[in-house]
Amino acid sequence: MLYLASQSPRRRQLLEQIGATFRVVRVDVPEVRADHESPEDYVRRVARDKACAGRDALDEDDAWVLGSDTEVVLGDEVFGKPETPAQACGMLKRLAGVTHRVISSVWLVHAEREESATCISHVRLASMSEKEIDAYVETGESFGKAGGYAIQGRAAAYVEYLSGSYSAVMGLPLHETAVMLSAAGLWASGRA
Ligand SMILES: Cc1cn([C@H]2C[C@H](O)[C@@H](COP(=O)(O)OP(=O)(O)OP(=O)(O)O)O2)c(=O)[nH]c1=O
Repeated sequence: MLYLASQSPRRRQLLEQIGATFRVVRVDVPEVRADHESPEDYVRRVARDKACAGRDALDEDDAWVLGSDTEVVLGDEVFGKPETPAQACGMLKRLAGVTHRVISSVWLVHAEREESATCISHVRLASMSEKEIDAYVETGESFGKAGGYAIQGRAAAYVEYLSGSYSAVMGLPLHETAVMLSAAGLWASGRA
């Protein structure tokens, strides 16, 4: 049985989008970057921590558990989810008009095996005036989203350029996930 270790409704929707059959296991993993941990190592570790926390919570011999983490990265700086409107505005001020990376890692664990994949996408948001940033943050869309924006929402109006994986920016790299699930016999294309 496949489980998704996530509280994110988007990850659920994304996994449903490819027709996977799964249940959700709730995990609460602290997302704190260690000193000297590179952004990529941090994202990979948190994805793995979420999957392992799900496996430990279930304690089922045949459970396969998927965990994922997505962060917005500018240079060496990791932008997680803003907690206040001021934080969201601050992130968007830094991101508007420049290209940043979105690192998204997915981890599949089983009692005896684990697989993983990490996607690095590049996104450039258009320049935004202070008024535009304030209006965007007022929609509430920033909250619960790394970097304070949602590519799948109104922020799409400001996405000038994207290279990489759209689904990974939204929270789960679907191609890489499908390849891993397929290798584990948990997904086949065309299965309803
Ligand atoms: C950049 C970007 C991020 N996001 C979201 C995806 C993730 O849900 C979130 C990053 O936070 P995460 O810590 O990766 O995930 P989460 O806390 O939402 O869920 P869980 O740990 O329980 O699985 O940002 C978007 O929805 N759209 C975007 O354009």
